[in-house]
Amino acid sequence: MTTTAHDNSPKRKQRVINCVTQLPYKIQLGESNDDWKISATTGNSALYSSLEYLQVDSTEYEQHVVGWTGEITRTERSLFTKEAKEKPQDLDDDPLYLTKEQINGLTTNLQNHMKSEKEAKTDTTTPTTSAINNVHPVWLLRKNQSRWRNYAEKVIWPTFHYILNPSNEGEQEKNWWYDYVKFNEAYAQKIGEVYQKGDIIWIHDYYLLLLPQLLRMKFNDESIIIGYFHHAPWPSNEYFRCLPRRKQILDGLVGANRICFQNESFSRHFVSSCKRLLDATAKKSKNSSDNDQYQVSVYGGDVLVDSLPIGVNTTQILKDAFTKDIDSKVLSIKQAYQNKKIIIGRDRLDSVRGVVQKLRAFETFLAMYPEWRDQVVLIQVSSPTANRNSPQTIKLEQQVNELVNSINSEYGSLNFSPVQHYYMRIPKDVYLSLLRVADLCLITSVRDGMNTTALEYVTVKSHMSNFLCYGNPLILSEFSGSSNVLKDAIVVNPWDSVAVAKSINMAFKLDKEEKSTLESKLWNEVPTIQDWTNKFLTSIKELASSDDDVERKMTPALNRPVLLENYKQAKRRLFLFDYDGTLTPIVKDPAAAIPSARLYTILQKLSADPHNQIWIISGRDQKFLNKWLGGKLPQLGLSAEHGCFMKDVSCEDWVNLTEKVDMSWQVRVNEVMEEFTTRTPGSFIERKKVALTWHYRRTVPELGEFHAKELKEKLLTFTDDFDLEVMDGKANIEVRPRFVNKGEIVKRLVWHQHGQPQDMLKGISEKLPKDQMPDFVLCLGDDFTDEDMFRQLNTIESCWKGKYPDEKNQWGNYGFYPVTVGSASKKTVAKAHLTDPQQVLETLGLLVGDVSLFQSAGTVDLDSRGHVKNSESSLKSKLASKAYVMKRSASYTGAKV
Ligand SMILES: O=P(O)(O)OC[C@H]1O[C@H](O[C@H]2O[C@H](CO)[C@@H](O)[C@H](O)[C@H]2O)[C@H](O)[C@@H](O)[C@@H]1O
Ligand SMILES: [Mg+2]
Repeated sequence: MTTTAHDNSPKRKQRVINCVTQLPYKIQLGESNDDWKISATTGNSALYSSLEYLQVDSTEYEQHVVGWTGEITRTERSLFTKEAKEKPQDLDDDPLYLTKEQINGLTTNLQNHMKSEKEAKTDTTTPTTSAINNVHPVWLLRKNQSRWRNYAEKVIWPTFHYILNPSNEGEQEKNWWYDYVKFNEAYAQKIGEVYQKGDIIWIHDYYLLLLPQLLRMKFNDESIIIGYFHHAPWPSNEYFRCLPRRKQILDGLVGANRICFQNESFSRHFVSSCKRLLDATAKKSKNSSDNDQYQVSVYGGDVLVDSLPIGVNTTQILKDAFTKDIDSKVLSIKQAYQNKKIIIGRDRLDSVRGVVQKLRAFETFLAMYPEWRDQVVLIQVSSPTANRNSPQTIKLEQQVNELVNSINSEYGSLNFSPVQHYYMRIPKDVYLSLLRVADLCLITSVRDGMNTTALEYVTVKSHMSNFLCYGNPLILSEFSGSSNVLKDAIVVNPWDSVAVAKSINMAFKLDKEEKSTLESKLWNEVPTIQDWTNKFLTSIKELASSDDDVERKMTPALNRPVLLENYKQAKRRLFLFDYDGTLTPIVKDPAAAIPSARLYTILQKLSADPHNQIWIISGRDQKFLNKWLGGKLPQLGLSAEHGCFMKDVSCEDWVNLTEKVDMSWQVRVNEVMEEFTTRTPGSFIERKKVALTWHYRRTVPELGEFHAKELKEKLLTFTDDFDLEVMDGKANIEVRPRFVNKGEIVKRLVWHQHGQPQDMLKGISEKLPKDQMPDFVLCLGDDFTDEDMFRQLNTIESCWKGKYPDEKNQWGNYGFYPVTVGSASKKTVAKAHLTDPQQVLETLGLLVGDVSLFQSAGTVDLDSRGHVKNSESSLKSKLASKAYVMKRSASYTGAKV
């Protein structure tokens, strides 16, 4: 623990919750589910070394790692049990029913694993501090465990690597998406168990794109700091926008305070996606590393977007690569290829790593430079991907094999094959030996975020090797993220075989001095993992502290599962909907903002339920509301011009609540508005029966805003004479009598016997028994004028607390949901927010059963198998699990069930 100079009491370390797709362990179950094996996984070496650094070496941070367990497999031995022999197990069919005790046991084992690793690495003279209790596995035990990968690997990953799949079957994509949402929900739930105020939450990569927003929904804590790092490439908007769920994905991500990419072009693409798809605006500047950074304003909140290339643990690599054991491995490889130049390549065998391009370039090289034939060997190690059995991978594998055979038969002999292809995962020591022995490393990926092999190669070559391969060159694809970092590598276009072939020839001809110059430049360009980790966390901390003095009140996202449950239980439901910007998106021309077919369907379904009363409370006039809503759905109640007029549910007549008001102000206000209309091209006046609205959405924005301010000031001078209200709307200035407002309508509708006709000219009675009034009120609005509705609901709620203290529902309230439509940071008295009209329709769709809870992310509690807690499927799964456990234990003891 650290202490300050003046204060001897131990200072609390900054806690970091690191959320990764998968814990760095592989879990295998043995003959019984209490017999397990935990081993380290391979892959993701850069990220895992950052976790290790925070775990072992960082004195400043206390790290907690949240991650999925990955697919839990059976050990080979367990597949030969009596049971397994009787009914051979397909791993996909393994139901993985683990009891609570087994899950707890495994969790403790994972904790201990991390602990013993840490103890092994820590200098024993330094006492260890707190108990290590910092691995928090996300359990998603289910048959077909690869289900959790489908959406990320089959939809997101290809798009992010510029691979467009043919549009897939809707039903399948929907199921994959729901699993993806659940995967993110499961993380949000786990973080809920771990999070303490003041923690930094750091989320990694494309499996967790929805998590930032989910966490905002979950924690009603404005100080929560969320950083997201995107390890993969981010494609141009032209590709990104092909994703059917593009908007949900961006909505999910912009819940973070900082979104960081591997390089500037990825962050630029991301910002342009936000601009195009979310109507965001962005201000560009430079960050402390002199990279472009953007302050992206979206839904009224701000997100910092920038880039910081990941690094590798250079110290550890050098330590591991120069051991006696590796010396002897290097020697034997050298002996096997005596007097030959060695090119090495190590890639995952997927379509973007460019193995095919590499082989074609090598073939061209041998064809173009006959003097090198018999003198050069390409050792290519291709590691299988998780999708090894997919048709695309099988096809790629065939293509690679054919190319290897054709090169070897064309340029090889009985005792020498110029391409040595190994389709396998190799252990770390073999990998390091290859890096050391190489005369050249060839990386021809056609797309990647950051190629750590390139960084590791340069690291190994920076050290004086025993075998004179110090500073040997690197050929690097310009499409690899690492080419932005290793600017002094020999950069090539992998699609141009001739150019790559020429570069290979040129690389072999470099003399010692040239190599040494190259090396000294490249070595300085390799980012270290320690630096990357510290820089990311420091800038997140700065972000948190820079906001300290700003008033930051965040409104949580609407908890939709609770809303749904409350809706189902309620008997007297009242819906109070604003129209523009709430049920329909804001558009340039007011006449064009008409209801969508989807909105009609939802309103139709909602109003068909006799327990529901639906009111549209709008600034629009009667004509518009009649034409587009009342005429088609007479069962709706309507209120026009911010409460000036009302039409009861299932009734045709309107009541004018301003009948007795002096309207002479309209002439004066109209005159002033006309003057401003002449001065402001593009502006116009919307003349309603009572209210007058001056619109400036279609003007030059700066001029419109400037004149709107001036107009407002001028109009305010009339307000005392006429008792008017001047309202600042969305690109409009509206004027109406002060005594009517949307809040007054809400008051009348809530203090009313549910389902009975309204007598609109009669006053309000506050003496009604509670069980005659609504027990569920969902009030939605986007604008300043809707705040009157929310305020009124809050007032009624406090009044009911005094009046009916014992008549609260199971959530400890009266079922009131005042919800603003806009960002979490918008100033409002509403209790929750939904981002835009699309989310509004999704939420209403959920209530009428048109939309699944998993259509978009929304803080659902899940059990350890990914079912909604206490749902029918969760209970079924529990029963099946019990029966399975009994059967298994009986089969061990030989008893019959
Ligand atoms: O209370 P609301 O139902 O939200 O109505 C408020 C005003 O909405 C309309 O104007 C706004 O929406 C237009 C269409 O999207 C947009 O072009 C305009 O810039 C916005 O101000 C409507 O024209 C007004 O009469 C309403 O009072
Ligand atoms: Mg509105």
